[in-house]
Amino acid sequence: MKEHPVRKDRQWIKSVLPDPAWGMFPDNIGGLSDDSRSACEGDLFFLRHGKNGVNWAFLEDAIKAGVRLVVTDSSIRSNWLTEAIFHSVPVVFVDDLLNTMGRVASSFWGNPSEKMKVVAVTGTNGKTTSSFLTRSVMVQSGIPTGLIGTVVFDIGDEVVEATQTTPGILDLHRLLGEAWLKGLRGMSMEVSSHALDQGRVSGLSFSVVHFTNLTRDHLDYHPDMESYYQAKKRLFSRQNPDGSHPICVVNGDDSWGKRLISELVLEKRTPIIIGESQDADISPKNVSIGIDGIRGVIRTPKGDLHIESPMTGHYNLMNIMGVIGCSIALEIPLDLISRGISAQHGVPGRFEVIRSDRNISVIVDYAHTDDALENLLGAVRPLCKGKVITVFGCGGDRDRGKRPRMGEKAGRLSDMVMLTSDNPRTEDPERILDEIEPALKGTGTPYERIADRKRAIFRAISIARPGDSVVIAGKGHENYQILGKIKHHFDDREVAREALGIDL
Ligand SMILES: CC(=O)N[C@H]1[C@@H](OP(=O)(O)OP(=O)(O)OC[C@H]2O[C@@H](n3ccc(=O)[nH]c3=O)[C@H](O)[C@@H]2O)O[C@H](CO)[C@@H](O)[C@@H]1O[C@H](C)C(=O)N[C@@H](C)C(=O)N[C@H](CCC(=O)O)C(=O)O
Ligand SMILES: Nc1ncnc2c1ncn2[C@@H]1O[C@H](COP(=O)(O)OP(=O)(O)OP(=O)(O)O)[C@@H](O)[C@H]1O
Repeated sequence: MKEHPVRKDRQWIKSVLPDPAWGMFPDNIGGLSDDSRSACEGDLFFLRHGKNGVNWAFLEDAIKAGVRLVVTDSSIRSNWLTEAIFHSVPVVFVDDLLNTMGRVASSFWGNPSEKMKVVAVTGTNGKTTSSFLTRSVMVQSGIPTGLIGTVVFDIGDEVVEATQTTPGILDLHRLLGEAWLKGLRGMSMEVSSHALDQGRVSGLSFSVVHFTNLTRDHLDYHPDMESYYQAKKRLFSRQNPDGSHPICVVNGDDSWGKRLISELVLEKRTPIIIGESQDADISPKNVSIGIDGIRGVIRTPKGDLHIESPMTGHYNLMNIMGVIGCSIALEIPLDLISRGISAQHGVPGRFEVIRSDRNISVIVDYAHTDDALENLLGAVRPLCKGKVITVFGCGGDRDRGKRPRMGEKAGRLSDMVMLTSDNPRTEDPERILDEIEPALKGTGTPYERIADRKRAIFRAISIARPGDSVVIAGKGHENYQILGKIKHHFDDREVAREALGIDL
């Protein structure tokens, strides 16, 4: 049985759940699970609907694994109950399973998010960057803070590669619970639209929520931009379990951000607005963006704030201003905010420069939306003395609508393009390139089409001349490429070093 530091006896179970429809509460619960593959003896098992309904075999497997209590949705009543009775496992029915899961999981771990400062960021781009920066500021201000997002789940002495941007509801509560037990008092986390749509943050309490921007992405999952926006909006309209609302920080320069602000104001909420305009609560006063980073003065409601960051590009200025908003919401003094921003030297796979003695800049970046690609190439152009050579592709089994858009942006903003594969997944790599190519061709920019990503990177670096920049976009920190259903080891940074002749 899984060890749990907090005793979860019958009294506790009775306090969080209605009586079982059949059987009696067990004496104690060892852990929580909602997946038969990881269910353990002594667990409380949540039986959930999947996209194909309820799979009774999962329940059977969970019972075989020794789960002690089953909690499920009232709508799931069927002859499987006989199965549970046969195996003598008590069953509890609830009307809102996700809400119950959130409450039970939070309570199981001692309601960590209610005791910690939890800052959540959402938006199409900038979540990872903002979450790293926010953590840095929180740490500088003396709050030991963890990180949950696309790159890593970092809870003190335990840093694991992220499996998802926002983990499943039970993992999320567990990570917070373990973080609290390890002495962390803050968490900086990314919340994806998938997570919001699927209620993965149910039961969590947030101190501050931050909206970066919304541009086209994930329309393989959300039917349209309106649904995508509504999913994101949930983070701002939801209440914490105690009925309070988190403080909202919103990018007022983004058109969807503007809409969010007006809807929040109608709900009598007062978001902290960031943006270029002096009407924003947080705006640049005198800022320069150069090859060596961003420095200058930001206007804030608490006075002028000096910033000096090694990160570059206008979009990172927007990320920094959002993080300043979150930090002010947490009442962190300006000098510590400034220190935290300077201390964050970069984020893995985000504008990561591969240095060599070849006098060409190789930049690896996670940009995989047309907006991110446009911002990235816009940031590289003024820093580059020579030509901009862009290597990029688009993921398979994902939003196909962004393919021509990325092709057009790459062509229009580069001097040369290597059209290649991203993560083709189960799609034919050549068919993906077919869907990108016409828009790229339409820009008139020279390009080569090389589906093999390693060959494409080698080719781009081989044609680069001193002063040129090679931008390798799309995979950033990822150390794999998904071909079919298999993940193969692949790291743009390693391949670039190999092509540059740098010892690995
Ligand atoms: C499309 C999608 O988001 N699917 C999520 C969804 O899956 P689903 O509805 O199909 O559920 P299911 O797999 O049928 O399972 C239903 C229930 O049966 C359980 N189960 C399932 C299999 C089994 O053998 N035994 C078993 O008990 C499952 O644990 C679950 O409780 O619910 C599952 C349980 O929470 C998630 O793991 C799963 O995320 C998948 C794996 C995923 O990674 N989705 C991606 C698209 C995603 O969420 N991405 C965003 C980031 C996007 C970005 O910004 O790039 C993220 O936050 O990572
Ligand atoms: N505020 C921003 N606006 C537009 N583009 C941005 C912004 N911040 C970062 N980017 C670009 O988007 C890429 C991804 O950035 P980041 O990882 O911070 O975003 P993300 O929201 O976490 O992305 P994902 O959801 O795909 O993990 C960066 O590599 C950069 O090219």
